Amino acid sequence: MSTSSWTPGRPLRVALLGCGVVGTEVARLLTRDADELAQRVGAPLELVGIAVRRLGRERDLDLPSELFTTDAMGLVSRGDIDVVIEVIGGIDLARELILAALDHGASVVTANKALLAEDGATLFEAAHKAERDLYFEAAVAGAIPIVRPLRESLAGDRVQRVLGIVNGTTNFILDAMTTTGQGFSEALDEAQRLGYAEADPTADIEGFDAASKAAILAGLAFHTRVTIGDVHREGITEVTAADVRSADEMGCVVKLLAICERRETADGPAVSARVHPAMIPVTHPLASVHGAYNAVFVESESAGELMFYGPGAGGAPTASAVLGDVVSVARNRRSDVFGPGESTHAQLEVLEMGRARTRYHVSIDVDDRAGVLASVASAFAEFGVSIKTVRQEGSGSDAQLVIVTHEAEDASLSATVASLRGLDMVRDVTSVMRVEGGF
Ligand SMILES: NC(=O)C1=CN([C@@H]2O[C@H](COP(=O)(O)OP(=O)(O)OC[C@H]3O[C@@H](n4cnc5c(N)ncnc54)[C@H](OP(=O)(O)O)[C@@H]3O)[C@@H](O)[C@H]2O)C=CC1
Ligand SMILES: N[C@@H](CC=O)C(=O)O
Repeated sequence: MSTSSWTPGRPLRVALLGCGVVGTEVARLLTRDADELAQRVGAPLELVGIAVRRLGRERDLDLPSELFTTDAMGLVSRGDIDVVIEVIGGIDLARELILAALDHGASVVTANKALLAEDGATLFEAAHKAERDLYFEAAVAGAIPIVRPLRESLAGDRVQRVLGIVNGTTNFILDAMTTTGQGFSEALDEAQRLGYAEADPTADIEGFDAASKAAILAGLAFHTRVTIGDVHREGITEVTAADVRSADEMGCVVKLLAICERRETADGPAVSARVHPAMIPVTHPLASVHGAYNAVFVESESAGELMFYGPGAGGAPTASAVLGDVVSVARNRRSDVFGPGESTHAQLEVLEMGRARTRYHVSIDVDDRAGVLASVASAFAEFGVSIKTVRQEGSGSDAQLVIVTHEAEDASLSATVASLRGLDMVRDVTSVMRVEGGF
């Protein structure tokens, strides 16, 4: 096997894997801004190959056809590539290609959150062994610099909590439902047309994409390994127009949140990561994140509260983050150094969802009879869930109790809901939504 070693005087050779929504913009910027990038890096970047699935596909790029190949493995294994950019997506092929690239001496830039969240450890270990970079700013929140701030700028602080809107597609849909009353499918179609959604939008609307990002954020924030399997995940497909209205009545909006927390437990520090729809007050900075925009709110011990905001999806914004990484790793290649690797000094316990603590908004259809409030209240009390406010809406067969709790453990709330469902005065628990961000 031959491995690439850069020598002064020659360009840095770049291979691009994937030329879809993101790859097209990366190729465009690499060629359009070649001179500026060369000045920033201190050496020209030469795009030597682009791996795609279909050679015949029409592409909005003015590049020689000889650059394109369907042999991605052949491209990364040439042995003379300095930087490989992986924007193919998916798990197995992307992992094989990244490992081969590192093995052949290239540094790697990837936007592949699904792979990093599933098996980042294998990639980081390979990069460490190869003494090459693995950079992935685009994998979380598109154009927003959040990986580098957590990985480097805040590495001397103790991050306590990361609260993020990290999926543009779902924010676009929830925002449309809230502000224009648009239907779910109509908003999803538009998000797909604009290039925000994943190839299979299930990853977006069922929360898998946000869960991958939550795993990456938690790993970076708390310097421990967190995989997608550790993240509690709920998507937005169950969010109804009634939930959006209830939130509005409470002065809140519904957002799909990724929440990563560090907690002190009796056994020492532990972490948790979860993704679910939640109500947040309109006064919270995350409530004003509209459309496909993302934002990540970080609470840390010394720095206090920080918010990172910007476009979280789409070709050009994501390509901006990719190119930033390309410049960094290319500079490192020139200087024959490599940047920060994985920072996991200890494996902290990852708490299960039942131990997460938050507040809840619970809507209960009840029979409007004497004693109903007392019965419902005692179900909450039985599991130690304290009620903050209760409101009755409607009457007779349309009666509904809307309860907001104080902070409680998720397991206690689940037990309360099961108990409520067993009461003869309760016709149904129609909605349970977590309430985050101060209220
Ligand atoms: N879209 C976005 O807003 C964002 C995407 N990402 C991540 O970036 C990555 C790419 O996403 P996106 O650009 O949207 O995806 P696309 O589906 O638009 O593009 C995928 C590209 O990979 C190529 N490809 C697929 N399979 C192969 C294969 N077997 N061999 C060679 N090439 C192959 C496709 O080729 P062909 O063109 O011939 O079909 C296509 O060019 C994913 O990991 C995604 O999660 C991250 C942040 C934002
Ligand atoms: N599908 C994702 C793209 C970026 O990661 C999103 O909608 O945020």
